[in-house]
Amino acid sequence: MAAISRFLAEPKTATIVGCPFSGGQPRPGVDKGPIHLVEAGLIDQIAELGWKVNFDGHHQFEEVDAKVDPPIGILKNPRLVSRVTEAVAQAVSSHARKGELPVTLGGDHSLAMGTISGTLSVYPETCVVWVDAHADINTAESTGSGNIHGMPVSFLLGIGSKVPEFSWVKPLLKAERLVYIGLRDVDAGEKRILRENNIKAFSMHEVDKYGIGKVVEMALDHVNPNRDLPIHLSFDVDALDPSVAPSTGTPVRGGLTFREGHYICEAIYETGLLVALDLMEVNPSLADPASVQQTLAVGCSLVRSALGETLL
Ligand SMILES: NC(=[NH2+])NCCC[C@H](N)C(=O)O
Ligand SMILES: [Mn+2]
Ligand SMILES: [Mn+2]
Repeated sequence: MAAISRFLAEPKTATIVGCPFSGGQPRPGVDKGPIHLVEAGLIDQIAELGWKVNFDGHHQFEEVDAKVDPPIGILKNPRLVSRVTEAVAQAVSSHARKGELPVTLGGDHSLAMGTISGTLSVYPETCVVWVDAHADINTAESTGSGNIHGMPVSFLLGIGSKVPEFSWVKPLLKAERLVYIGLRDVDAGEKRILRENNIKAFSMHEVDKYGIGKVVEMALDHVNPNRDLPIHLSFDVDALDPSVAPSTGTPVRGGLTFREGHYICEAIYETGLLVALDLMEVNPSLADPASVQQTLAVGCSLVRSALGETLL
């Protein structure tokens, strides 16, 4: 089923937004994700699938001096994360507005505050499929780590106490337009937030129980019952099992298989509704060289599947 997203302009154009950013978490190296994915051949591979490919980046984000960016509460690098994600929102928004498909390469998952804000500014009815081992929905009150990559979803939903630094994030995402797949490392406070806000989540337990085909169908039935709303797919590579994608900062065993991860991407492409894609948390500095190559190859193939590559 060859489906070009019905929201995109012809000729179908993908714009790679390279975001070499690691300020939402403590491990260096995740900022090298975009350049390594590009050097692994991603741009040519997308072009092979019949897309016109633009390249926006690698964004060189203005450094914020650590001395002028002290923690707010326990939130680390708040001004830096805010400034960078706001710039990403503008980049994604400008590409989406032209009918292009922004493919944002991270970098850590705090970037999704920017990418999803950008998508929502163009397509207010967008639903978000968040594929991750983690819920990334901590608030300023609930976070134990202070790492903002564990918090972007709460900012997008507008829950938790307001952090003035992030006042540019308009809480435009409604809880019923968000669905998770792959969760298996969710903090106690996050579980409460998911419950209190009635947020639909398919953990690995449901993937085991129903199989990935049924899970994706149920996930889309929830956020996109008539299959007519734009879809933003935010894929954290740590959703995959660490045996499949080892080079990432917060690996959690018991994850998606290679095929389960690709199936999600293929099924979302088939809807013809994809308007934005994130691939986050690839950290080429973690693990041995062979594992890094493997993770990069998997990252590229996930993007290809979301952009229309099929097995037959
Ligand atoms: N994008 C990620 N890999 N997030 C991991 C978050 C882990 C933990 N829940 C935290 O808030 O710190
Ligand atoms: Mn994660
Ligand atoms: Mn994440």
